[in-house]
Amino acid sequence: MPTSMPDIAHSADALQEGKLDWVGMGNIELPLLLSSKGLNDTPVTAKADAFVSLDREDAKGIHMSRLFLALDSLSCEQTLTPATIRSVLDSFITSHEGLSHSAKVTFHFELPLRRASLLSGKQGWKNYPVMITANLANGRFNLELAVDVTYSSTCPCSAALARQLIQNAFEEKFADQSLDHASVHAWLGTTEGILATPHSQRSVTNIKVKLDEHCQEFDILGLVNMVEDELKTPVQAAVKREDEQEFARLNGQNLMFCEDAARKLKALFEAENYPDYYIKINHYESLHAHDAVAYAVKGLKDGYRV
Ligand SMILES: Nc1nc2c(ncn2[C@@H]2O[C@H](COP(=O)(O)OP(=O)(O)OP(=O)(O)O)[C@@H](O)[C@H]2O)c(=O)[nH]1
Repeated sequence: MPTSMPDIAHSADALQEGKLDWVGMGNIELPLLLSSKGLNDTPVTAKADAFVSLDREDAKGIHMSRLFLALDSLSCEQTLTPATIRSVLDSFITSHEGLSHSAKVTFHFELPLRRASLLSGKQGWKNYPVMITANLANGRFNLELAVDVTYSSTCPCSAALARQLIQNAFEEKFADQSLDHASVHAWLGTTEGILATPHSQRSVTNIKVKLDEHCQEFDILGLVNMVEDELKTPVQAAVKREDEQEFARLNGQNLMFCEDAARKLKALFEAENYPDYYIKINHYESLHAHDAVAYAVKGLKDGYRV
């Protein structure tokens, strides 16, 4: 007569009694089919973190396989949408009847998006790090979308200092001469003329937006487009020389301290009326060995903190 297997999580007493905020698994490998506005359903390779609260003080443990198998069904049978995430969290809680009142899940993945070049009409892929976090507690569903957008920032102070050097060089070159249009024009096209350029650097904004709890559809493309249109100088995918020249113009016409970038996005997100938002600006300075950093949040009492 086969004996039944011991079920420690079910039968054993807790070594030490007490509630736990979250118990579960981290870094679960999970292929998903993402559904997001403006995109074909996109296969992504995600890492998932899955948790329930342990509210019964004398319970030995949760049932991890139940969380794992609920995520496996999401991966194999459904697309990733706000509704399917909510139903996964529902199943986390119902599969832990009497043990858990709350559940949360996080999906981290890279989303490949087709990006158009500035002028040449070419296209190329760019990957965007995305994190979707959801939790369900006492019937309240919270959903958050986080994305990183990489761009170029050119320093306004450095640009002013470079312009001064160019003016000084002009004085030196053409002092006490009648100005000949052609020779000035030629001089401006030389490194002797434009003898200084401002420093610019690759920069990343980490963005988190709280989505409405009745949100039906992710719009990751819309969020990325809105941020890149506002910053004007996202790093490029396909670049021909005409694109590179336009990129140089955009950098020259959109000089940005980290404060400027943060204020631009704060104003944008205020206008978009997100329930809450978090912005971190990282300028990985080419002038310094350290970064220039700025933060902005909506400032709600129970909202994002910096
Ligand atoms: N709760 C908990 N389980 C763990 C941990 N480490 C490993 N496990 C194992 O997770 C496995 C899955 O637990 P359960 O989901 O309860 O597995 P099960 O009893 O076969 O499934 P059910 O019949 O649905 O309860 C068990 O074999 C546990 O030993 C841990 O730190 N905490």
